[in-house]
Amino acid sequence: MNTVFYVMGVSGSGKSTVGKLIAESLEIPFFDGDDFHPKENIVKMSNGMPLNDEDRQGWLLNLNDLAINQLKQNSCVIVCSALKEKYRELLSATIETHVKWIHLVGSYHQILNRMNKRENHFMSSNMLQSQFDTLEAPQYAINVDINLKPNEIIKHIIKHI
Ligand SMILES: Nc1ncnc2c1ncn2[C@@H]1O[C@H](COP(=O)(O)OP(=O)(O)O)[C@@H](O)[C@H]1O
Ligand SMILES: O=C(O)[C@H](O)[C@@H](O)[C@H](O)[C@H](O)COP(=O)(O)O
Repeated sequence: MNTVFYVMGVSGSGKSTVGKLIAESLEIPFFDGDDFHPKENIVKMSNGMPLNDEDRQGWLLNLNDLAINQLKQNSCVIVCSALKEKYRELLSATIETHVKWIHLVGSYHQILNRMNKRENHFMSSNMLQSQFDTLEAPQYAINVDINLKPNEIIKHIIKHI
């Protein structure tokens, strides 16, 4: 059965890094949700302002469309923060049985440290607290400890999907 693997978590938790490796390992397409934000969202985040529900709505609907279209052909990996339950409902609308959630879990300090080392990224670490404040941990997900090395994370995920 074709599956959409949504790799979720707060900014800087390792979604892009891990998502690409899962896609490589399963030999399926990879999509970075950040590439689908409208320009206004990127400008807003670049100016240090967190997105609200309204800002995220159209973006989440577009990712849901992407997932639906991809599923017609293949499985795929889509990276998206997917912080709230209602966002995950939008992302999985009409394809619920084809969706698997992979949640990258780490502490504020660990992620802050990684974000401060990351260069050339529009998302400043000042917004990390709002990402944690917004996060509603999913009930059904493969939870991954981001303290593991990327190759260990992939092994854990492959074992559990
Ligand atoms: N498991 C890991 N161990 C060590 N560093 C990591 C790990 N996963 C990601 N990183 C690093 O942490 C930073 C944030 O990762 P990134 O994939 O950009 O996160 P996100 O896409 O969630 O914002 C990057 O500099 C990345 O190289
Ligand atoms: O819902 C949100 O608030 C955004 O999606 C936000 O999470 C942002 O797009 C990324 O987190 C920034 O990019 P990184 O996740 O790569 O830091």
